[in-house]
Amino acid sequence: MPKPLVLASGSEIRAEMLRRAGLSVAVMPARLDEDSVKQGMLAEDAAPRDIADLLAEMKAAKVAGKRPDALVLGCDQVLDFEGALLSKPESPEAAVAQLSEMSGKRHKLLSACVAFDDGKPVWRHVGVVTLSMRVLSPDYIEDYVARNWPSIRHSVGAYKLEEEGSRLFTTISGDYFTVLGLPLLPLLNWLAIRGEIAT
Ligand SMILES: Nc1nc2c(ncn2[C@@H]2O[C@H](COP(=O)(O)OP(=O)(O)OP(=O)(O)O)[C@@H](O)[C@H]2O)c(=O)[nH]1
Repeated sequence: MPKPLVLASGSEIRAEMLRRAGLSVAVMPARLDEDSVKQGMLAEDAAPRDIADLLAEMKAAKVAGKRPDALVLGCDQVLDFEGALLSKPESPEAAVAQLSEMSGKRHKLLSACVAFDDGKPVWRHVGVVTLSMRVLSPDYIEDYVARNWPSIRHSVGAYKLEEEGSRLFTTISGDYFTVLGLPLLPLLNWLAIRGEIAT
């Protein structure tokens, strides 16, 4: 009998990706002080992949305690730009500065997902995508952010690929869903192998 699925994330697009795949999922965001965990791991020179993985596991663990009956998914996405870990810009000005820095260069998005069952981690995956941003004019960056801030403020890269953000890139090497924040295909593969979803 398939177990109920709980997404321990406040990310609307993550829930939407799962629901559009036909999965019934309950949302229970994990309240976590992500910044202090990130700072602590950066102080120990942790790799971006390990930071995303740990945060995803912590979020899943936090909610798994409340839903021992369910499969609980914790997620986290980090942006690796030339070795630096960038976070969600806190203001339109910060978004303009971040996009100006990334213009004409490549960066990576790492989307981690960890699944808990019976109170312990049973599956994990970190999807990695490399995005090549075109050279953007300062005027366009200002205009892009001014028009899209209410939406892009929730994205680690200050863009949404499924919206006007697609215009920022020349190439993307990796999986579309991973850019949006979830390694959806590896997750669906695992759920199918476990018999949690029909195939
Ligand atoms: N819609 C959309 N969201 C994006 C895109 N790129 C990154 N994101 C979002 O950027 C956010 C990255 O921050 P996280 O800390 O992983 O997640 P969160 O939104 O804070 O939610 P929690 O899982 O509750 O921490 C996620 O919500 C991603 O879905 C994109 O191209 N489109």
